[in-house]
Amino acid sequence: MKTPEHTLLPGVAFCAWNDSETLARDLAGQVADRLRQSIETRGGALMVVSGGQTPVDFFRVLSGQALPWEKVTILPSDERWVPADSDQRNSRLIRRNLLQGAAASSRLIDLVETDDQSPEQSAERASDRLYPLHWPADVVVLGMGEDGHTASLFPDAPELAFALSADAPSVVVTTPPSQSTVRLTLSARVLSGAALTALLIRGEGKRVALEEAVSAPLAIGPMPVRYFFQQPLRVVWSP
Ligand SMILES: O=C1O[C@H](COP(=O)(O)O)[C@@H](O)[C@H](O)[C@H]1O
Repeated sequence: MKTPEHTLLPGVAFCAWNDSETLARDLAGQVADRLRQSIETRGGALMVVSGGQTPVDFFRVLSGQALPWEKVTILPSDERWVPADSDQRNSRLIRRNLLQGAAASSRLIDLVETDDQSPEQSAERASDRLYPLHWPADVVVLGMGEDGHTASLFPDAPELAFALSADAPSVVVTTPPSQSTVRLTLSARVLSGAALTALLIRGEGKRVALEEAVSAPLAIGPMPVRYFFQQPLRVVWSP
């Protein structure tokens, strides 16, 4: 560990690691413990994980954890509206890095299905698939961009206020002008309240962005990640 864990804001803990591998081992251990507890108490576990490049080491370590993976349901926090075989698909990254070995027996629910005709149809159908799941999720592992977006809750998305509202469906289409593709995102409502919520970030740029986010935690719009500072959150960082 590089720094002892300390509190950034009430309920928001921060821990910096020397390297991504050590961070991944620690976080994977905590996540696996939480999933195990849920499986023991209610027979299954629900985990939401971010896409992007940051969680790859974490996914590989987590996939090696001894768990009854067939009882674990996994959801991407968000998705890009791109063809199923595109490298930009978060679900593809999760399949390739997390659903490996024993973890291949877990169930991954895609936000986009091949016969969906539009992002809006994907969001509606995915919301229906998510409805019968056991909410809140047991574990949510979020990522963050240097602009303060998390999942596909982008500062410039016209749909941001709706996606953050209590009335939002489980899955919302977002169209941030800053991005090259239309996005689908779990709404803040369904990303909230997990027994363990972690924010996994790497690199100096994201550390600076985190400092900025923490400096004005109530102004959510300019940095949507701030929404998750209102609940217990464990922020983990490595270079
Ligand atoms: O667009 C996205 O960005 C964030 C961060 O991605 P990273 O590649 O910088 O780790 C990610 O958490 C989100 O799921 C993804 O769709």
